[in-house]
This record gives sequence, C-alpha cells and structure tokens, in this order.
Amino acid sequence: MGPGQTSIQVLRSSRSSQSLANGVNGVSGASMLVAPSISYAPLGGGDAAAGPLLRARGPSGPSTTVVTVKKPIPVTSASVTTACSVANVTSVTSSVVSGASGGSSPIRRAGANPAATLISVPAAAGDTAGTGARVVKVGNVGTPVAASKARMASASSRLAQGGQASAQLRAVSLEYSHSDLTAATDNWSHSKRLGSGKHGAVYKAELKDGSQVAVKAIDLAAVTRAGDSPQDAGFDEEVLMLSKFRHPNLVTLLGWGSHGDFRYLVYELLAGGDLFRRLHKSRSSNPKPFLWYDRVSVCLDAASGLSHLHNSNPKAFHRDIKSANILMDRHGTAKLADFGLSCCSSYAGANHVDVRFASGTPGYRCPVYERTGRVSEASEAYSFCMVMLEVLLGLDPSATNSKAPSGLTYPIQEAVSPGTPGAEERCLQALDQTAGPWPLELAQEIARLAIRGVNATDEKQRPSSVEIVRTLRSLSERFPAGQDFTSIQTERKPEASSKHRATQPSVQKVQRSVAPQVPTPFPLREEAKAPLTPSHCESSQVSPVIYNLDSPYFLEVTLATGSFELSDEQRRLPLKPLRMEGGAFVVAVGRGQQPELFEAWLPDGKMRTCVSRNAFEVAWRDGDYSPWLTAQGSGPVALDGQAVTPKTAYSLRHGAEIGLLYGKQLLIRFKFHDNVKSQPGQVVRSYTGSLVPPTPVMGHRALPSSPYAYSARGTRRTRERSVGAAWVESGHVQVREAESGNANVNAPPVVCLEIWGEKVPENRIGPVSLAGKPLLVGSRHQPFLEKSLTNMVDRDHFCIASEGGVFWLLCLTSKGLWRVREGTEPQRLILDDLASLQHGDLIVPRLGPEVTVEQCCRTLSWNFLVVLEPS
Ligand SMILES: Nc1ncnc2c1ncn2[C@@H]1O[C@H](COP(=O)(O)OP(=O)(O)OP(=O)(O)O)[C@@H](O)[C@H]1O
Repeated sequence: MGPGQTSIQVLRSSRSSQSLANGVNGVSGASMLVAPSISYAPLGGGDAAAGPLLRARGPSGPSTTVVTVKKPIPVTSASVTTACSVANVTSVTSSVVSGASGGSSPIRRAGANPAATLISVPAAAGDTAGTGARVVKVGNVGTPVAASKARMASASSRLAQGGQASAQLRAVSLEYSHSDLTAATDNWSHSKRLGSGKHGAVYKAELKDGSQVAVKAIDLAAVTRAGDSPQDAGFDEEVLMLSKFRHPNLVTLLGWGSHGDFRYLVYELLAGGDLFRRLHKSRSSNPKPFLWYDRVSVCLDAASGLSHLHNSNPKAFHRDIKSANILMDRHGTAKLADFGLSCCSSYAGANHVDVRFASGTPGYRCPVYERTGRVSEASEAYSFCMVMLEVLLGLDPSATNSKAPSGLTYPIQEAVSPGTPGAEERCLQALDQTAGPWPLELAQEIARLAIRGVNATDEKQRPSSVEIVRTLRSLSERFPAGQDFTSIQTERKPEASSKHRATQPSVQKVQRSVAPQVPTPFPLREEAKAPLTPSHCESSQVSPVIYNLDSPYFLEVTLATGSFELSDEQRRLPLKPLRMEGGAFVVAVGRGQQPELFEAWLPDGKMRTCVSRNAFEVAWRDGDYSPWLTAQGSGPVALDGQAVTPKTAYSLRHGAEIGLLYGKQLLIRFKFHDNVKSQPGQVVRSYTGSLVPPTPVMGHRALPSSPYAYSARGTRRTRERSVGAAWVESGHVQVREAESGNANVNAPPVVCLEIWGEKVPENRIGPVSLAGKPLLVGSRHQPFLEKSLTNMVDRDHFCIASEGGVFWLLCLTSKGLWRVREGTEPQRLILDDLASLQHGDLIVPRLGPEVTVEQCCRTLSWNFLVVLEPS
C-alpha cells in the first residue's frame, strides 16, 4: 500500500477470513463486497500469500481500487489483536481519518496483527475532501444465508481440523486435551451440568491440578443440524477475544479444546450463578434475598467490564449484553461472559461495526442496532441500561407469551414506557421490593440513567459506559451496605405486578419503608408443603409449637470476606443459649465467642480483629417466638442492610440478614434461620425444660425502617405486660390496658392486609392504625368481602391487635384459620385462639375439614403487612 492510501482492516479470525475467501471465490463473490458507492468484482486468485484481488469501481466509473484480502498468517501470542465474526460484519466506520493515524498506522498494525485480514482502499475512494472524515463501506461480507451455510460449515470444519485456526488459538491460549476434559467432567456427566445455552452445555469440572473450572462444550455438528452456521457458535471469537481482554469483570478463559466436531471453552468457575437467575430466585416461592446494594454492586462490576471493552483501542463490543450473561463468582463479584458474538472495531477511532444480522436478545437489543445492524457503544448502553431496569424493577425485558402476536411481551416497556413523560416516576413506583428498602436518591439516579439509556431513537441521549461506571460507583460509595437510609414511598401499580410477577404481592403505600423481603403468596418451606390432615392439630387447644431442642435458631454464613472454602459445619452457627438473662435465653456471637469459626470466616487476622469479641447477641424468651438482636460491640452491625444502634434490641425474623462491618466494608453476612418446628398435639414450649409463662417480648426497640419499627421514634417504657386472651370480650374485641400500664408508643402501629386468591379480585384492607383499637375483619366490617367471598368469610372472621410490641391474631370464626409463616409449619387456629403475627405472615381461612392449607391458601389469603405510619 502506497503513501496517501487509507486503509480499513476487518480484523478477524482465520476461520472468518477463510469464509470471506470462500465467498470471494465463490459464485456470489461479486455480491460479497458490494456497497452503495463501490462495487467489487473478482480479479482472480491472486497469489497465495496475498490472497485474491478484487477490483473496486468507484461511483464515478473510471477510478479503480484494488482491495487485497490477505490470507491469514500464523500468529504469535502477542500478535492477536482481536476477533470478529466477519461473516457477519459488513462495515467499519471511523469518524477520524485513519490514513494519518500516526504511530498506529493501520498497515503497521496489520503487520503486527497477522490474524487480521487487511483490506486497503485508496483514500480517493472514500475520502471526503481530504477532511479525513470518511465512511468506508466494505459491503456485505458473505452470501445469502442459505446458500452460504454449507460453504461456511465446510470452511469451519476444515479449519477446525487442526488447521490454521488451531495454530492461531494455540498461540494465544492454552489447549486442553479432550481426554483431560473428559476426565475433568466425569465423562461429561449430566450431574456436572451447570446449564446450557443455544450452542452447548456448560459443565463444572475439576482439572488435574485440582482447580475447579467451567467447560462449555459446543457441538458444531449440532449447530449445523439446527440450521446455524458453525461460525454462529462464536468459538474462535470467544477464544481470541477473551485471550486479549483481561479484566477483573470479564470472565477469564483458561483455555480451549477441540475434538472432532466438538469445541471446548475452559473458563474460571463462576459459582454465584447468573444475574437473570439470581433475580428470579429472589422472587421465587423459596426466595433467596438479593438486596439493593448487592444489585448495585453487580451492575457496577458488569459496567466496569463493559467499559473496559468500549474503551480499548480499537473498541470491542460484546453484542449480547443481558442479565443471563452476567455471572457472579462466589464472593458476588460480577463478570461479563459469553463472548461468542463479540467483535472489535478495526482501529483507533472506529466507533462502530456494522453487522449483517443484528443478533442479541429481544428486549435487550437496541432498536437502532436492530434496524441498521450498527453496533456501537450506544447500542450496548441500551442493552446495559435495560439490565439496570431489570435489576431495579425485578421484571424481565422480554417474556414469552403465546397469546402475544409476536409470541413475546415486554414487561419493562409495559410497566415503565421509557420513552414517555413520567417514566422515572413509574419506575420508582414499580421498584422490586424484594430488594429491600431502596434508598430514594439511589433508585432515582439509577432510574434516570437507565431511562436515558433505553431511549429508542436518540442514541446521543444515552450515557457512555464510563458515565455508567462513574455513576454507579459514586452511588455505591454514597450508599454503602449497612447504612440506614430513608427509603421510598412506593405504590406499585397492581397491573404491573400481577401480570409479570404473579408470585409477588403488590406493595402497599408506605411512609417510611417496606419489608426487606416481601414474602411470596405461599411461603412454605418444602417440607411444610405436604398437605396436613385435618386431624393434625385437632386435639391441640393450645399453640402446637415445639422448639427444636437442639437450637431454635441458627445463623447461616452467606458472605465471609477472604474465605474460599467453608464446610457445612462452618457455614452454620446453631444458636445454643449459654445463659439466661432477665428470663430470656441469650446467645453471644463474636470473635471471642466462636474463635475457630471466625478464623475460618475471616482468615486474615487483621480483618478478624475488626470484629468485636462480642459483636451481637440474639435472645428470646421461652415460649415466645419473637427473637431479637442486640449489637454489643463497637464494630457496626447491620440488620437487613441497615445499621443498628448498639445496645438496642431489634426484632429478628426468619431470613433476616445480619452483617458485621468494618467501616463501610461488609466482612461477614449471616442469614437468620428460625428452627421452630410445629408438631401436632405437643405442648412442649421449653428450650431447657423449664417452663416460663409465655410473655410477649417487650423492652426492645425495633429497627426504625423495619416492618416492626412502629415504636422506633418513641421513648418507650420497657416493661413487660401480660396479654393472653384477655382482650376479647363477648365477641367484641378490645385492647385492654394491662395492669402494668400502657406502653408509651409515639408512632402508632399501622398495618395493612392484602387480599389474594385465585378467584378473588386483588384488594386490600388498610393501611389502618392499630392505636387503641384492633382491626376487625369480616363481612360486616368490609362489605366488599361479602360480595366477593360469600361463604368463605364470616361476619366477624378474625381480628388483629397490637399489644406489648407484638402483633396478635385472634380467630373469631368457628371455621378456623391458618397462620402461615415462612420457615415454620402452618399454625392452625380455632375459635378464640391467639397467635402472634409478623410482617409477611399469611392469614388463611379454613375452607373445610378436607381442604389442605395449601388449597385454602391458593383460594384466599390475607397477607399481613406492617406499615409504619398512617398514610
Ligand atoms: N464460567 C462459568 N461458571 C459457571 N457457570 C457458567 C459459566 N459459564 C456459563 N455458565 C452457566 O452455564 C449456562 C449456559 O451458559 P451459556 O453461555 O452457554 O448460555 P447462555 O448465555 O445462558 O445462553 P445463550 O448462549 O444461548 O445466549 C448459564 O446458565 C450460565 O449460568
């Protein structure tokens, strides 16, 4: 190439160059490099080293251009710059003159990058008035899909059989033998499967050196049988791309393998699963919490990986950004994965790549990219911002629906309508409440950024990936885990939640906050799901609660900084009380209490000393199942992501998360488990055998923004008082002042009941204040119940009162009720029976002796929710 020439490179794998060469020499070679302004015709084979020559005619006719397609040259490890699925790449555009790109001349770069195919075009062919601004369209690479499939397949298999592709891959990445990978995966055992994608399954494997990895097996023959080209599997692209780009937030490729039609990719094992499943799990019937600060952290990680690609030189594009391609390691660090579609722009300044087929996933795919086939930072920002909305709202960008004309619906679009005024507010109203109480400012900023990013038409509006990283980083610094932030007033639109989040209750209007984890309509544990026979609790006139005598509660370690392997014993800390204090069992947790466990959890001694010797205590009273937590040490302790005040008691519920922090850093996180088992007919209420009269817990202040926090701002006298059934009077219920005096509750309890059921219209009672009077539920109190729930609800069905810091449910119907609480077996109540209530409990009517609690629950239930103040 002589001086004055400008060049473009289409950088690609040798397999792709072979496809191109095939196309050039093939029947449709003339159509392969056709562009509006330049047409190409084959000149002949060219020489072996230089590849075929093409003649290009400029629009004005006489001037001709020679385009040289160089054949791939074997590479050295340092030389592979990039890869791109060339069969799918049609043009590369630069906004900057490339011919005078100084030190990084495309020629030199091409020379230094033998994997690349160089296509050179004289400047005259496309330069506009010497300004340097130039769009050079290389044209459609490839032939019509069907006609080219066989050719591509054969090209691929030729290359795959140990040809240049293998040499190229070998030069940049470790090759694993088929026998080693077979042994590592226990002969591709089904039990080792981590999941599967469009082009193959992923297996968990243990290499000879003992390290655990993930191996993706791609069957090219199956890919071809399925009507795709082997190129579509993106094997070479993935090896080349991941060998070049190393970043803490991009999945690490350890190597690759090849055997017959099979190709293998060996990755680091990312044991934390993918973001898509993680979000779904957080709203499943057996939910695993995924709190807002963890979500922000995952977004920040993934954005950092993406920004690394976009800010490399030349730019790289992932082309399939979606939550399923964001994987997490065991510590929760997120990484971008699945580079099968990725590609690179050709050289410094090139800011997009045109592709023949706008691949990617519906719902995440930028509409401009879909229309034009132009992948750019802006099109990737669209996909990433869609992921952020998914994380904020807990809704899928697309969902299959056989009734929809296209077979797909777009829940996020439907809930938020990002392109229309008021999108931010709609977004804030539809926040996923299973993520805990989102800090308002944080949610607002993410929503604003994400809505800008999913602007369907104006790509300039969209944030750059660096802006996304910086915004998320600033937010995660301003809103660290474990701090108490005033959260959001939310009112979810029932349509949005009911349509796409069938298992989620809608969220009531709250003044301060909502529960960190909204329970599912039927939050029973697996073992509790077995239908109960009517005789189960028949004989029991008293609450049939028995404590597991080993320990009623235990802590599960869900995060331990610096700890790589924890045995089952090290993950579980049974809370066995060692002392009694003021009539309560007390268990202390801290570095000085469980030294060996803390050593396993925090192997770094310096870090360990950041934990107090007695960090917190969990306590409960015999016969009462309302445990509480008190921070004792100087180190910060968080409950459900919010800092607690030392020496102050906070209610604990099953599933609550307890964090030990150093400054803003979360060192250990526990999940609190309630072991209390219900056993028919047994009246054992004692942990140690010493029976203590059941008294509600008093004297502890609840977490200000927790569902139990109604007394948070009050100056309460801390004295015990008796309750029992004393507040019932001749069918009429009154809260009676106990002899010991009334608690001075400044902020009165406010609750709300959401009504769910298969044939029941969504409805709600409340929010109502329980200050001084109970909430009565029955057809004479809520006439709408009579209309919709005839025969199921009595005139006086049940009532709820707050007393002594505890919510109580009193059964007023002779038909009976169930109280269903996550993690415990359903408790059956008969007329005049009393049971404590917690935020999230379900109150389920008994619909007949033969009807199981599960069936009753599906038919009708009241979800008890605590709201702090009257709205
Ligand atoms: N490095 C890894 N560590 C652990 N699990 C992994 C790893 N890579 C992939 N997986 C899991 O394997 C499954 C399949 O991954 P794969 O990339 O093949 O498909 P996908 O991205 O889900 O779908 P598609 O490729 O069709 O878009 C995913 O569920 C993913 O969670």
